[in-house]
Amino acid sequence: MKSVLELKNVKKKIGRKEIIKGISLDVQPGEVFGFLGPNGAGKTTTIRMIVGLIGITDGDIIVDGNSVRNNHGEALKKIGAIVENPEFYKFMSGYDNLKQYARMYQGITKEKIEEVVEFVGLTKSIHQKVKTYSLGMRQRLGLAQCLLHDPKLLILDEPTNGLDPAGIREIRDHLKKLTKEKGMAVLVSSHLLSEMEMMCDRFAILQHGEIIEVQSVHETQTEENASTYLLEVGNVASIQNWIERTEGISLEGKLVKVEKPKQELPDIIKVLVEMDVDIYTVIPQSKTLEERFLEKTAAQGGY
Ligand SMILES: Nc1ncnc2c1ncn2[C@@H]1O[C@H](COP(=O)(O)OP(=O)(O)OP(=O)(O)O)[C@@H](O)[C@H]1O
Repeated sequence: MKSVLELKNVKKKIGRKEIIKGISLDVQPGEVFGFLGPNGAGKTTTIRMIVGLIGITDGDIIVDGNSVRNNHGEALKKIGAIVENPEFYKFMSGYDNLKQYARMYQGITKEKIEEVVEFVGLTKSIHQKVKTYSLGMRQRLGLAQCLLHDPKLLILDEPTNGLDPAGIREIRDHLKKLTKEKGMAVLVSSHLLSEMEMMCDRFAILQHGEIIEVQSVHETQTEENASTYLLEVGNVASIQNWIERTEGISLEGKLVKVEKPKQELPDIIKVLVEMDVDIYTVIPQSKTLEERFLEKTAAQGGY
């Protein structure tokens, strides 16, 4: 499939400091891709390069086949973005704000405006002045605004900042609809792993201007990654000694906890059977994304 967004060894120097040190990645249609990293990791700087707010020092960014370096105008037409807080005319209605914005593009019809307003759930309040809107409503208006020109790529920098759990869920549902139903590609940034896990299909972990790992949220949750198993057995008391003697085996309540790679599990089960222990269930414990993430970043010198 043709990528909607491609970063090819992108670098950014500001003064003498190399802030982005060669980032490469691709985002596919229908995918929510996340940038995860602590403050200062380089998320905003990378996003600002993608949307053309700052120049690219080296490498290139391709949006739907258009180079941001060489064909900036075409590349930008394919992007809808909320990078800084969207600015609105507070004394105008939401609708008039959208109409105003639509003038910057060609061919945005009244119907299109109504369609995006309905999509973000603002139909009832779209004719009220923006100054009466809550933060969540402004966020929705911002989203409506960047969908007006039917972008192939939607970019949201820290979209959940300041939102309550219901607002966060709303954003997540919108992103799902846009990607899975309309085939749009979405790039979101956040410093919260839990949000990445909820919103994204894949995410890149950024640290000190580099990608240290790209993870698929689905993969990290499969049983294949399990290295801890809980065994429900018949008579725990009879194997107490064996549990104490054996490395990687412990008790968790009445369950036997086995912390070993999957390929060693059959041998453990054989030993138990030979000791005449009844095994009722084997429960794989997938490592949570959080655990995998902490392992990864610790290996890289801490998050
Ligand atoms: N104009 C600039 N001049 C000098 N340094 C800059 C400039 N812009 C960004 N930086 C530095 O680049 C690094 C990356 O900043 P960036 O804002 O991209 O991080 P971030 O991951 O988006 O973090 P945050 O969530 O805080 O925005 C930081 O160390 C920052 O101090």
